[in-house]
Amino acid sequence: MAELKNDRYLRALLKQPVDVTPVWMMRQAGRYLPEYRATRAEAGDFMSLCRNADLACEVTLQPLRRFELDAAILFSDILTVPDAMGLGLYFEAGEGPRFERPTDTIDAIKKLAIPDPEDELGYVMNAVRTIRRELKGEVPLIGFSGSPWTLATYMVEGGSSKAFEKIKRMMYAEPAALHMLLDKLADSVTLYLNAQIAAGAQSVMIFDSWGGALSHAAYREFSLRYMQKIVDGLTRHNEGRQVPVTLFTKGGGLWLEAMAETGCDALGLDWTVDIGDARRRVGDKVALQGNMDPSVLYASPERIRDEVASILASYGEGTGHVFNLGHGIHQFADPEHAGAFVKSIHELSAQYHK
Ligand SMILES: Cc1c2[nH]c(c1CCC(=O)O)Cc1[nH]c(c(CCC(=O)O)c1C)Cc1[nH]c(c(CCC(=O)O)c1C)Cc1[nH]c(c(C)c1CCC(=O)O)C2
Repeated sequence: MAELKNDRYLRALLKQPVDVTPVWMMRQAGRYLPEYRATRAEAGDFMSLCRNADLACEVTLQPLRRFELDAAILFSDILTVPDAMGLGLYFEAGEGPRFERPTDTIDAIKKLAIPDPEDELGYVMNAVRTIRRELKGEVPLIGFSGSPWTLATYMVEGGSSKAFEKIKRMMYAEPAALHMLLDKLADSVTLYLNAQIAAGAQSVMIFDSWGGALSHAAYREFSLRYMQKIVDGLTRHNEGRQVPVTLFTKGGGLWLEAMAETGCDALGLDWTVDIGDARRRVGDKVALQGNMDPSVLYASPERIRDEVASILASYGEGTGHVFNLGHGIHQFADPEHAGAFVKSIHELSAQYHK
């Protein structure tokens, strides 16, 4: 495997010195890029794009050709795991993801099998291997999964949800059923991420996009506990390097200390927290990733640069910061503005790494 040419993303996650602050963007491959829309049209639909290793590789590399990003992220989706468990994922135009067979009863949950990642999810592993080969060691490849709680919200609700009525009813009326589901998901995700690592993912991130919908106590019982189980089961070294693990709970700003206790390497932050405060709270335990509001990309390049400057200043001197957006880049973001964002981070951060 080619020697890694730019490893500042991995180094920052492990709190090793870097020359400038590394940056990548959540959902950096996606609809805001015209070349993504063209490749997706070629593939037919979103899942066909995910299942085709060459096209998934192509869209993974597209943002790297435009911007000086310090990491690539596997092009796939968190919902591939429930799909492999037999739920039948499909995308309804304009409505987001849906499942043909939601798992909203204990009987349905009991029947769920844990997918073999090299079999039912073999297309993801093929994409990882293809992307690693084509990256030629330029930057590291990030693998990812959804958190058990976040995957369970889609599985029980049957798709995207705002109020989480069904899963919250299950959580309080039938907690044993939900725990059985979350436990199966934690095992499935552990196998899935370890297979991504074996296939070549050089760091992994767990997206807990809906953890912020939980109460203070329920977050620990229904989300964090299962992310802990995954962290405990992950392969942490491969190819002679450490494989850093990042946990991202959107809306999880109140729980950073508890998240840092899991033994992960880094926490993703949304834009509701001040990154300097977050740094003081977690101390030396973990690195931080984030946290500009993606909507700032609607502003002028000058305004974007000011926002980047203030986040860098808030984090302050030294390593342990991976710059990112606090959530995915918007579909209508201007690629030129994304370019200005990435450029300003490398230009403005050198002063913090002397
Ligand atoms: C909750 C969640 C999902 N998927 C994901 C999350 C966690 C992150 C988050 O909180 O946003 C994660 C994800 N989804 C996708 C990636 C690819 C890698 C990257 O970041 O570039 C990643 C990391 C591609 C995608 N996944 C999806 C798209 C859009 C598909 C398309 O129409 O081309 C992409 C590029 C589809 C998807 N997948 C999901 C939704 C809600 C949707 C519809 C979104 C929309 O319509 O805007 C579930």
